[in-house]
Amino acid sequence: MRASLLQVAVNKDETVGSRRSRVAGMVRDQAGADLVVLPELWTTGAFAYEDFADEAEPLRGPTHDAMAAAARDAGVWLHAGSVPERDPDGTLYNTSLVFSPSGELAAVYRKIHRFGFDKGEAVLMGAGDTLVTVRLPGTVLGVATCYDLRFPELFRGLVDAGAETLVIPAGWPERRRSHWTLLAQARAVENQAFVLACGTAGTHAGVPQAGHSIVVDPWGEVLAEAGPDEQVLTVDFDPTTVAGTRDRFPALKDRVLGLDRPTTGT
Ligand SMILES: NC(=O)CCC(=O)C(=O)O
Repeated sequence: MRASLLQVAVNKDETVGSRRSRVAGMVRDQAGADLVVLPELWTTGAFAYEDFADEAEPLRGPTHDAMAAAARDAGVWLHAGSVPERDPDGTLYNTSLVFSPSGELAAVYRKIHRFGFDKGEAVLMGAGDTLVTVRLPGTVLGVATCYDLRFPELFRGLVDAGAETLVIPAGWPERRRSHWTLLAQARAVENQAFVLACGTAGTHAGVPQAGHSIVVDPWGEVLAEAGPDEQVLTVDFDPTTVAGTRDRFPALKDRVLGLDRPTTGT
């Protein structure tokens, strides 16, 4: 399986409309890949909180339409990263869209763990509450978004639902790049799954982005890693090695579920 991660630069000097057209062209250039992955909130920038409300779109808004057409033209599965979505009830969500090679919307994932603690995304957006997997020919994707990477229980849920390839669009900042790499490898090793983690480049809202999109195999080995700038990271991987790894080193079968709370010492 060939995957291309498009590590898009998100800078303030480019309008959302221009970036949308440019990224659609980048997706079209990936004809021949099986799967193309975009980052989190690449229209606005994940930290451009002040733009979320103005740039929010309905689910089937301009980014949906542009990415559906690009996926169809390229004939690829497209994880189009996420957009600020405005639900008909007015609530904003950080919503990922996955398209089939015919341009059909195959899956929608609203980010469950919102970043910012008591500000930013955490207060401006609603939280999703549903795990999402997507069956592709040859593998099952489990999808998560950026800050979700810090919550291993979410990924265990995806594995329990059949996920073999974990796809994580992000807008991860440079100052926590070491966490990004470490957590991507940890999620791959503990879940014996491929991890495809696609970040942004550039600087928006004064936050330099880490770039360094990364693909990790089920043994935790880094198959490919981008640099800091805009880049297309293309990797060939064999999803059947997930089953082989899980058979040869069956740690997932040794899980002990439903542990009691710890007792306190006397
Ligand atoms: N957009 C995000 O979710 C940022 C996450 C982040 O910066 C971190 O977990 O650190």
